[in-house]
Amino acid sequence: MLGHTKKLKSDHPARPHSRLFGYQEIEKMSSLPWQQHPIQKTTSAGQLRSARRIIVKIGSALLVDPQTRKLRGAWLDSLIADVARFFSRGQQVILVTSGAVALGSCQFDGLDRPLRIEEKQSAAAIGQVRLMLAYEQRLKRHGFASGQMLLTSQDIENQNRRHNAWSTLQQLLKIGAVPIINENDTTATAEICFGDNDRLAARVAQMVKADLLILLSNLDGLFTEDPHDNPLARLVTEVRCITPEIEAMAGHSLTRYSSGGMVTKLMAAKIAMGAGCGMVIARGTEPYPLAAIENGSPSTSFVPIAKDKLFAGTFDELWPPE
Ligand SMILES: Nc1ncnc2c1ncn2[C@@H]1O[C@H](COP(=O)(O)OP(=O)(O)O)[C@@H](O)[C@H]1O
Ligand SMILES: N[C@@H](CCC(=O)OP(=O)(O)O)C(=O)O
Repeated sequence: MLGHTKKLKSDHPARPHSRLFGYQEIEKMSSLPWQQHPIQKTTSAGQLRSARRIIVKIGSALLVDPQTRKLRGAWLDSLIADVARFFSRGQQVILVTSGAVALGSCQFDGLDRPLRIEEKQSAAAIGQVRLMLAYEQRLKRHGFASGQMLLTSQDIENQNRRHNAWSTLQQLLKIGAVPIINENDTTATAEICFGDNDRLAARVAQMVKADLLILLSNLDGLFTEDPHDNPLARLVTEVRCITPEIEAMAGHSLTRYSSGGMVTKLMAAKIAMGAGCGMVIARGTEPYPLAAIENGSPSTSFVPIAKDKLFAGTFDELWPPE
């Protein structure tokens, strides 16, 4: 998030430090009260295979090598090959990508201090061009055009702007162009920005009534605590409800250009699940990250609220217009 001060791990009030949760305990705390046991386990692979419309969010750490700050081109080749394969079998994919600030920040090399807000904004402006060029070149090889959409939270909250964004998205998909979304970092100030693309991606998923939101990150999914702090932390494979116990597992990001960590990923899960959209957090560091999910690599699967139990009466009920 631009201009956002990250919370340090020690700031987190309810973080378990030594306690580890077994599968059954996690199952109990993450289940909805009305569900009957035994529950059929939801897998990320199953969610991915059955989804018709998928949002894939790509974090900065995956796209940009933290040492060289260059784009990880070969990795992006493989991601786009996965995306093209999904389209060819009738699944629609919308990309939400971070990486603009990370790619543009080398323009400020030599500064021995963190970038100021206006410097980050110009880094984003420079980096966004590089980011889109990288996607455009690769999608073209598979016969796809790409359409850039830079959105702010206001574009999603305001009904007219949301309508325009939705129409653009629909039209792009109709003509075979892959929508590529990022937050408009040059205009989104601290007060009005999402600041993290996890929530932006969830709001987009809600807006387009996506079936699945995939957050590709640098770890296998949600662990009982941040594995960087405790290597014994265990992966939570399925979440049916974001309970306080689940929330207490999440910590913030430790990497330089990423924002939010697991905290904003759980916020995204709440938005997505509440909108009837499943969510998966999976490691995206290896080549062909979407194929890996399909092939059953470790991940966390978030089970959406059944469509017939969705809360009615908000604007979301009306969106997208049929
Ligand atoms: N309970 C947890 N399980 C897994 N990761 C966690 C947890 N709590 C905090 N994290 C941190 O979240 C990071 C992933 O989020 P982030 O750095 O924002 O990546 P991205 O760029 O993919 O959004 C992990 O590298 C990890 O340090
Ligand atoms: N909009 C910013 C990304 C902010 C963000 O959410 O980053 P990340 O935590 O890596 O997904 C950019 O393009 O650099």
